[in-house]
Amino acid sequence: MHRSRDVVDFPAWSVGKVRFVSVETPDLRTTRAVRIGQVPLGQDVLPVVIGGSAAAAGPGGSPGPAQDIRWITLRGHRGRRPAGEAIAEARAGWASPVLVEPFSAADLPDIAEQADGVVIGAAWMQDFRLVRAAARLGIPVVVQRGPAATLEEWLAIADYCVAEGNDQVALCECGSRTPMPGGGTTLDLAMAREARARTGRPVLVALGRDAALAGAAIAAGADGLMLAPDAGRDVVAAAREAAIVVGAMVRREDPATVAEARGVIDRVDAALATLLERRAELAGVVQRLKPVGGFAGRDMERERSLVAAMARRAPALGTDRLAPVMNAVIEAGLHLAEERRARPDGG
Ligand SMILES: C=C(O[C@@H]1C=C(C(=O)O)C=C[C@H]1O)C(=O)O
Repeated sequence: MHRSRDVVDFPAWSVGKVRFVSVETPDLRTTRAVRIGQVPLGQDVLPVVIGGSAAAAGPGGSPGPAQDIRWITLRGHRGRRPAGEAIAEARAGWASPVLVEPFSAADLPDIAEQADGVVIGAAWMQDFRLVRAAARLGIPVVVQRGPAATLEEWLAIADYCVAEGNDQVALCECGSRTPMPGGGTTLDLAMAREARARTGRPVLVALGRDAALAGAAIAAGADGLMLAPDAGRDVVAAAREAAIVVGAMVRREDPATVAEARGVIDRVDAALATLLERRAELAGVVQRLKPVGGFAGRDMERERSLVAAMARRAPALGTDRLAPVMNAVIEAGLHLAEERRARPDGG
């Protein structure tokens, strides 16, 4: 159950009666989580990263910290290469799940035997016979939205799968018809969000070879980011980082075990580290610009007022608990600035 935390009344000591509105997304939980192999989609966990070339994996082809699932498309083979061969190649040295997009129904038996899920490619979305046959495999189905499909048309494809007795359906927004330079797409994040809210199914967002909108997709509530099968290591890493850092800001996770709670804490710490590093840099800029910088130019009134402002967003911690934390943060920044100033190259 959600705890209602998105709107918090200021305690009485606050200035005025302003309301603090959180950026957290209030509807994180999907009701129909789907499992691709061992990897859950749409549960109260970190959004998954799907795709990227084998080169983006860790040593020995193991899933590095970056990818959770690989996927391949058989579309380019146009039925000339046996599906089983292509899937076996994708699986070689890869322990994690593999999703496969068929070129045609002829690929389906091999997919059923060797893959962890089947992708209905955007271009094939309204091939109802392929959709039905894919759903009948009994493995999870990822339904990509066709570039001109409306929300209703897209969701109808999920219903076709259910009608074939397969409820393990995830949706994937792939963008509309205008391609973007660099391989990105004109993503309809509003549609992705609505699809998720309406169906309770996990929704992935396809980014191609450009992770620029990864954070936006996560903020819109995506359960996973789907990259081009050949997306490089940097794109995979950028998608993973957005999932962690933006996810920590906007996802209201509700962990049930020590391991889950520690996982969420690790992601919040990743976001904190990113912000602390940026803060230290900015504090360093102020030291260089002030007439008297460093510890000698310390401004306790400014420090008190920034702690008070922070306490409005951290009412449970409050001023008294935040003050020593921020004192340590500020002093770390001042030490760094003084150390850099002392170096012959000025840092
Ligand atoms: C950055 C400044 O210098 C010092 C460091 C501060 C900080 O890290 O926020 C705040 C006040 C000063 O003691 C500043 O004056 O704004």
